[in-house]
Amino acid sequence: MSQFNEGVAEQVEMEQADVAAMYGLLDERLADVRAQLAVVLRSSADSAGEVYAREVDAERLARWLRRLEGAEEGLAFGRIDGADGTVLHIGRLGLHVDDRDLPLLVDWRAEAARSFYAATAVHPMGLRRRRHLRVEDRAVRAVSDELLDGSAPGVGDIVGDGPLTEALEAQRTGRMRAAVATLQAEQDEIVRSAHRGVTVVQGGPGTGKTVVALHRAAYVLYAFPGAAARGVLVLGPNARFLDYVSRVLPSLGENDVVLATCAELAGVVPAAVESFDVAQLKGDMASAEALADLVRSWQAPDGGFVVRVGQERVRLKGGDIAAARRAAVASGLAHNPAREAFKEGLIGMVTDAMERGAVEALERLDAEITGSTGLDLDAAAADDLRTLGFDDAPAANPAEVFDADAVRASLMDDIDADRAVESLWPRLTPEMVVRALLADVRTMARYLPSLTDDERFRLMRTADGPWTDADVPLLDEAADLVNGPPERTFGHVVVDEAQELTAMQWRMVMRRCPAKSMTLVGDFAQAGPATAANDWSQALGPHLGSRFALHTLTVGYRTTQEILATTHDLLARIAPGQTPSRSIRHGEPPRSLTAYPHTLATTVTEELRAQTEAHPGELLAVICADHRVKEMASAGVAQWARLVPASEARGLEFDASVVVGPQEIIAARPSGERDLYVALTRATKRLCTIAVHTASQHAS
Ligand SMILES: Nc1ncnc2c1ncn2[C@@H]1O[C@H](COP(=O)(O)OP(=O)(O)OP(=O)(O)O)[C@@H](O)[C@H]1O
Repeated sequence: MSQFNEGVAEQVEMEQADVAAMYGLLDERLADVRAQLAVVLRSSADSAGEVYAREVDAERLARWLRRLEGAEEGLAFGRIDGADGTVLHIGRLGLHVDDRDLPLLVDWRAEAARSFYAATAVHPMGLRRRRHLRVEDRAVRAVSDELLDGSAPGVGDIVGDGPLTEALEAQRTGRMRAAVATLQAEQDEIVRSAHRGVTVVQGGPGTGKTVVALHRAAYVLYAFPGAAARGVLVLGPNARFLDYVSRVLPSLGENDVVLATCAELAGVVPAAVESFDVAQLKGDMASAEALADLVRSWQAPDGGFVVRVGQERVRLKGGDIAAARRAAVASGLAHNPAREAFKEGLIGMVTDAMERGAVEALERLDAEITGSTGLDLDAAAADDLRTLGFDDAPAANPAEVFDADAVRASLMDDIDADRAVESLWPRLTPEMVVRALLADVRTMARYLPSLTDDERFRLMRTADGPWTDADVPLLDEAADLVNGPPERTFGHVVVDEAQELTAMQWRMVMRRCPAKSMTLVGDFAQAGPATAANDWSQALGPHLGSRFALHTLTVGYRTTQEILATTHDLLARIAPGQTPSRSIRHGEPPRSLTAYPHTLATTVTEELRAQTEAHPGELLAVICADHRVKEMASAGVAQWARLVPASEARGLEFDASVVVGPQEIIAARPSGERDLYVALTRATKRLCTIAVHTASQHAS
């Protein structure tokens, strides 16, 4: 064994002793929490209060248990050695033997761990050395050091290939991995920023925006307990993407983050697709105004209010109805709860009117009978009230005779009274509102006056047709107008592929984050067809003004420089002025093949077979225009590769990709060139494009 290898083995062995102690402590903690949980679950609870307290306790312990279990893989991954000789190990969670000692392991999010990510040779932050550990199955497999104080490597310093290179060269699995051990300084600065408001992260494909977003979510949970208590939401563009990122947070020990698409948030299942220009029209802010105006039109338009009480019919004047409407609107409640306020107002007026009537009737009787003889006034008043429909009218004093509370309560439950309210202020459902707007051309003309006739015609839907993705935020808006804000809101919201959101979707997001603490990541050069904004100010301005901090990531970690270089012209067309990111990876130049429609399937499968043979075990993808998916599936592509429609490729990553029909991808959707840019930038190692020649190209 060479001296160098001996040095490595010795260091690995030393680290193994420390790491074994950490796992020993982790096991102790696990056993302890499991035992506590068992005790809580076995304990008896007699009252509802005790049952509740037991549930809260059990939930807290179960959460802690999941967190400990989540830290198992790669528990420790780093170590910092200070110039003063102090040593700290950095890992997925903090472990202390006892509070007086130095921690055995420091949580990567703790302030003490900051220099692990931020120190450089120029700014060593008091460090002599940064060490990375590769720990698998509880065993230390490798160590790798960076010396930060300018000193030459000495005994015990293992300077080798960086762990970042190792992480980037690892084969892809189809699921994103945490990058907690190798977060780069520009990424880490955003992840642990103290800024609690809205942080926007932009950058080209593969610059680590998703990495930053997910690690930021984990940091928020650790560092901002208020936001953590209210929950963290990660919003992604589709189920495929959410599946791709689903393992990252659990592997950071965070299991309580909600991952959702807009449709899931709104509880709607879209069952139809529609053209993108329609989706864009629906996504415009004008839809919000139209829905609000439409709902207002259902709030006491002209009409009378008459209710029968006993033998009597009580009619309210227009002025009274308007006053009840004003009060209900001023309550600031959503339509349905405000309807209750409106109804209470009307019924209060009816009751008052009846009370006044009763008093006047009694006074009139009193006056008529004054001076005459032999008549019992009390009995007369009681008779009078009886004719008004009140059977038990025992006393002569009208205030006592007329039980206003009872009358009010019985009117609130009265079906006829409710029907009369319904004609002025009907109960609504979100679906009714959206249908009413989009299924009738006259309603649209009235509430969407800024659209052309042609645009309104394209927006028309049948009253009972299935919902589409673009309907989701309209339904959510209507739910807010009709029933009030969503029950579930979050302390922090992370939005990935945020360039995809329409104005109406942004409103959905804002509604779910009252504190406006958010991390939004995206790239407008990759925007899909429903996006109307060109930059963050346009997208966020209507919702947040300029209250967001913008960061730009510049280094690409996915796509090789060779692949990126072939997209420069395309990028200049789709995002003029955007500086291309610079990749730290290098590889083979991309290859281009051509095929005719009838040879395409064979060309693709031959290419996949050749790649699989040359690079066994790698994750391959075939990305094609959506209309080619069926044909590719029939050709048996799934045997070798993931088959991905270009419309769903955003955010995904593969070792190699075969992009079929670049021109078809461009032609398929209004965002075609941006879709192609996305498709071309998914591979970490190799890209092959297969152009499909049309018959006319063939002839020429
Ligand atoms: N610091 C890092 N350490 C290890 N891997 C990293 C790091 N930063 C980024 N990566 C890797 O680079 C790849 C691209 O990262 P990510 O998906 O976050 O980029 P992105 O900017 O969101 O890309 P896109 O715009 O295409 O969605 C991923 O494999 C990710 O794990």
